[in-house]
Amino acid sequence: MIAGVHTQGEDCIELRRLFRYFGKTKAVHDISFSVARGHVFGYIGPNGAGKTTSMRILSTLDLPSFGDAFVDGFSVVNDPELVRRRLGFMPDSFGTYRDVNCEEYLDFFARAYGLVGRERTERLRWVLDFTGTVGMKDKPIRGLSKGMKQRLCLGRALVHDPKVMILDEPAAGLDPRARIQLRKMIRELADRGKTILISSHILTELAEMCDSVGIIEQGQLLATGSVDDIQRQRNQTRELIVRVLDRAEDAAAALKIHLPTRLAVELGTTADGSPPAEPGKIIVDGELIRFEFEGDVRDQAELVAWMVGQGFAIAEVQSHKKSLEDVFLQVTEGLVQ
Ligand SMILES: Nc1ncnc2c1ncn2[C@@H]1O[C@H](COP(=O)(O)OP(=O)(O)OP(=O)(O)O)[C@@H](O)[C@H]1O
Repeated sequence: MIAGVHTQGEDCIELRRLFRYFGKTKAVHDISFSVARGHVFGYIGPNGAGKTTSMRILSTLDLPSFGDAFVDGFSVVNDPELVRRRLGFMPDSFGTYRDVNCEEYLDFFARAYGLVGRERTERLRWVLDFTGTVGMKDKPIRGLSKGMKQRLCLGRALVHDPKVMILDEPAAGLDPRARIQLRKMIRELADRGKTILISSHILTELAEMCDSVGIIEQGQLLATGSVDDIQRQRNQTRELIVRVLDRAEDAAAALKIHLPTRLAVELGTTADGSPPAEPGKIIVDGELIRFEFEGDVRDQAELVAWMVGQGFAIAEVQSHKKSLEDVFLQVTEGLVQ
């Protein structure tokens, strides 16, 4: 066993009762969570929530006031050197390397990590290829677009083939195409076994690429788990939209009696373009019946079978889960900044 290794389990990132105070500011206040090997964890919070502070501690650029964090089992407090070798950090700002070209930039970091000879050449070639920057390698950094700079910055974090990657707002300022490309690269890195912690304000972006998320506000972790877990923890419902070929009002009235605990208590009717169903309402909109439903997929199947048994001709059923954005708004609601 290697001296200093704290955990041998499947968790590759662990924050354990982490605190960081700046004077009276509680930037990070008693945060604990872990990220399993090969998973992507989304760290979500508004401005000033404490994301960058936690990421800087994980990356050994700052120390906690109390508590500890572990990367691949090594403590950021006791074994920062060992942590650095296993970790690639992509900061939220690029830094001042305007006059070097892309290849020189990556080469500088490869040398800083002690890569030599053929290993360095091959690694640089792989990074340029993976990040799609081969065609840019001779270009000075000052001439690069924001998207290309972000790719290069990701390349820099990858140059020593780290097990863990910490990406601070990598999608900020990117156009939609560049965001999609970045998302693909991050998923591919996770599929290759890298453990990734990524922060963002772009919540819907994270929903698609993350295995789990943590929602942080005012230095405190308010919720953690998969988006589905958090929805369940918050006892959230889904919206069901049922299209019936006729007698929509009758179907809604029957539903109201059949499922009193699972859905609405009040019947409402809206015109076209109406907002989503509010909790506690069944909305009839032409052929569509919309309502919030607390059951799981089996309950949903039973409900559809029951409606068919009642003689209603169901043409279509859609189930809409709450988006990560909805979850975020619900979880952070009520905390004064
Ligand atoms: N070096 C510092 N000195 C004093 N206060 C700091 C320092 N670094 C961060 N803070 C404060 O700690 C709190 C958390 O900041 P942090 O940068 O971690 O938030 P964040 O979630 O990354 O925000 P953003 O999304 O805006 O980057 C803020 O109130 C910030 O002003």
